[in-house]
Amino acid sequence: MSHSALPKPATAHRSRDLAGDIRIPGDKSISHRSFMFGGLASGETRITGLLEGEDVINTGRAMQAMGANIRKDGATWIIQGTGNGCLLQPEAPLDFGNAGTGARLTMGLVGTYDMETTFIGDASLSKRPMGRVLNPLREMGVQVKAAEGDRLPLTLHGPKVAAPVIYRVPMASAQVKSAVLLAGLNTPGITTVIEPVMTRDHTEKMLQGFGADLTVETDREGVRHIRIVGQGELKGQTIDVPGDPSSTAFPLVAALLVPGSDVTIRNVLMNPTRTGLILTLQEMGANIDILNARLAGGEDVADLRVRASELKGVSVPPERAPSMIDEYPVLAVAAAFAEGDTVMEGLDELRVKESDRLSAVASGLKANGVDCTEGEASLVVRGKPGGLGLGGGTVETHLDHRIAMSFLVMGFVTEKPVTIDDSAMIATSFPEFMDLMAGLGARIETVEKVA
Ligand SMILES: O=C(O)C1=C[C@@H](OP(=O)(O)O)[C@@H](O)[C@H](O)C1
Ligand SMILES: C=C(OP(=O)(O)O)C(=O)O
Repeated sequence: MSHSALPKPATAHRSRDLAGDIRIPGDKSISHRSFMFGGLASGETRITGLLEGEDVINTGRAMQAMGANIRKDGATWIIQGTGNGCLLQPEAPLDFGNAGTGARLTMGLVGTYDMETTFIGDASLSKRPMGRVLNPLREMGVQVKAAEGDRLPLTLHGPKVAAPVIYRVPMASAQVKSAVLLAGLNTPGITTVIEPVMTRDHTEKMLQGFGADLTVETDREGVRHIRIVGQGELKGQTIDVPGDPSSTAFPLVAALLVPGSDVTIRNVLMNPTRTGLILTLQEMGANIDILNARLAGGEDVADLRVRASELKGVSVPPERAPSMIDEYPVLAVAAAFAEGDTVMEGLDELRVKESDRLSAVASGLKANGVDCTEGEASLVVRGKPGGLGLGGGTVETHLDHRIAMSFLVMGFVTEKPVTIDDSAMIATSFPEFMDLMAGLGARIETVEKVA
């Protein structure tokens, strides 16, 4: 679904004593993959805890358009998949709305099929680079008809028989890694992805769970070699999606910053490829207790008790970026209230997200009186504990849900309120955000614009 609704501005006000015990909706990365792999596997897949955000729902619609049967019974999503290699040509363009993950992974999934598939998305997705996925697909024999600069809208047509490749991922991107592995599912022989910098490993783990012949070997330099044998059978699975650590970041940072807060967040995915923010906040002095750490469905999961804390600035090592890539906007907000400077480096990938997040964050901070410096791939934030004098600005969100939520969190702490120009995109990843934050005691108001 591409977003055509009118913008919905929102204003966050200084709040006190956030308190409560909450459960975060399902992880977005795992939810996309649950719909994709369930839709492709033979037999039945049952999913609980799925994130019902717009991004994931669009992936479900795409899988339906290619032959998967998807329905919901109570809280359980039930999928009858097509069987590996048996996706059908969709009758209409597949609309991925705002979702890079949905679009790029599906390009891998269907690109090698001898059929035409057209991909479209909203204004944000249509600006994002797709060449990073199209280039390896071209090597496998896929024909691409794309708008200027390998952007959406684009159409893929696979060869009669795709050629396996050995592909070294040139940037730290789980989406690129995943697209090539998924293309390998419909390719005879062994497709190899070489991953010099480890990124989230949900595709590898989940494909193994669905029965794919996939192996991972880490060489002496720490480089991962992921091999998948194509054209094997995938079998339907039962999946319980854990809570999203990227969504958790918003109530977590809010609880750290709003004086007197004490919030418990349940069932959070603690896969080490996703926990860079928690580590960084702990280094800044955050009071986060990791409780009831356990394994659920092959993933590390825990409950987090978060109490208001006085933070100090730190240097975040660039090699940590992949494990907290979507959390930099809200980390920058935390840094705005820390004692001293916080230095963030290795942020090149932030420029190609739903917005240019590096510039959107720096502009939003400056609009609210925070002293910061934006480099080509870095950000330095000079914090002001207590937030006195800060706020009062309006932030341009550029169709980016994480910019929207990050600056609402900021407004719970600043002396003057913070307004965002549009809160509509929050529904792509965290539809419950407003109600959940209000339930903790945060003060937000939204304004519906009338046409
Ligand atoms: O594979 C995934 O599910 C994702 C990978 C990351 O993107 P990149 O692969 O572009 O880093 C991340 O930013 C995105 O939110 C989800
Ligand atoms: C980058 C993100 O998602 P995507 O790439 O799927 O649009 C995100 O959710 O922050």
